[in-house]
Amino acid sequence: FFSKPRDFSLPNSSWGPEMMRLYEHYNSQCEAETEGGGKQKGPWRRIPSYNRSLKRKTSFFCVCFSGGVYLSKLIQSKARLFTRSIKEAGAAFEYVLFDNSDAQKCVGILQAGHLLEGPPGFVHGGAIATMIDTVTGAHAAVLSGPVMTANLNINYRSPIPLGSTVLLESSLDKTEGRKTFVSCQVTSSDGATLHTEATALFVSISVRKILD
Ligand SMILES: CCCCCCCCCCCCCC(=O)SCCNC(=O)CCNC(=O)[C@H](O)C(C)(C)COP(=O)(O)OP(=O)(O)OC[C@H]1O[C@@H](n2cnc3c(N)ncnc32)[C@H](O)[C@@H]1OP(=O)(O)O
Repeated sequence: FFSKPRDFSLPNSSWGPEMMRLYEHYNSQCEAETEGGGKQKGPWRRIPSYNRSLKRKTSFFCVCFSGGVYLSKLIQSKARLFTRSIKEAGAAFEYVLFDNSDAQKCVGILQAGHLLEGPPGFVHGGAIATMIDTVTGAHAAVLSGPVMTANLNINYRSPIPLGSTVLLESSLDKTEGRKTFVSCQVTSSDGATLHTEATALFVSISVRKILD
């Protein structure tokens, strides 16, 4: 009945050498060695990623919606996280997010698959926007709890070749009451090419209000 959900942020056979190199770079900083040779938390934390959020939040929703009608409707729905809904490994969004709470930064490593084509040979602007929303949204959620994207401003500077691996770096600009402002840069994996720049505003929300 209860199979373990798949964590999509772990490497799979479609990940190329650049994706693996960047993954290892951040993943190796999720644990640090103590002076005594033991292990302790490092500066970065990998954020796990599942294709269904409600299934994993059953107990929370049970508490919120004790009536049960809404709960069963949601559980039986076929809802899937958009970026994790294409089954073929490597075909669309292959990505992993890491968060650094001290530096108030979050990075996403994306390998853009063949189904994300926009202009011939390059990644679709909407797919890039999706990934910016995903990285900055996860960052804002880590910083501020449940949030919705209120504003997303994007400047596309140079196209992203299909199949390439890029780095998305999100930084906190400021928080003001319910508002969390972040900026994001998308660069080539060696940092030499700036592909995209964005700013985003996330507004804290009550989850109950949204589902009602
Ligand atoms: C560990 C965590 C892991 C997480 C993994 C997750 C991965 C996946 C991540 C995927 C992530 C995907 C995420 C997605 O895709 S979220 C989906 C896309 N977003 C939406 O559909 C949101 C639609 N909009 C709304 O629902 C409401 O408008 C919201 C909730 C945003 C605010 O309505 P609400 O009634 O609650 O608040 P308010 O209107 O009193 O406004 C409050 C304040 O905000 C200011 N304001 C509002 N709008 C704007 C604006 N456009 N520009 C500038 N400012 C704006 C406003 O002036 C006010 O400021 P102040 O007067 O107080 O100073």
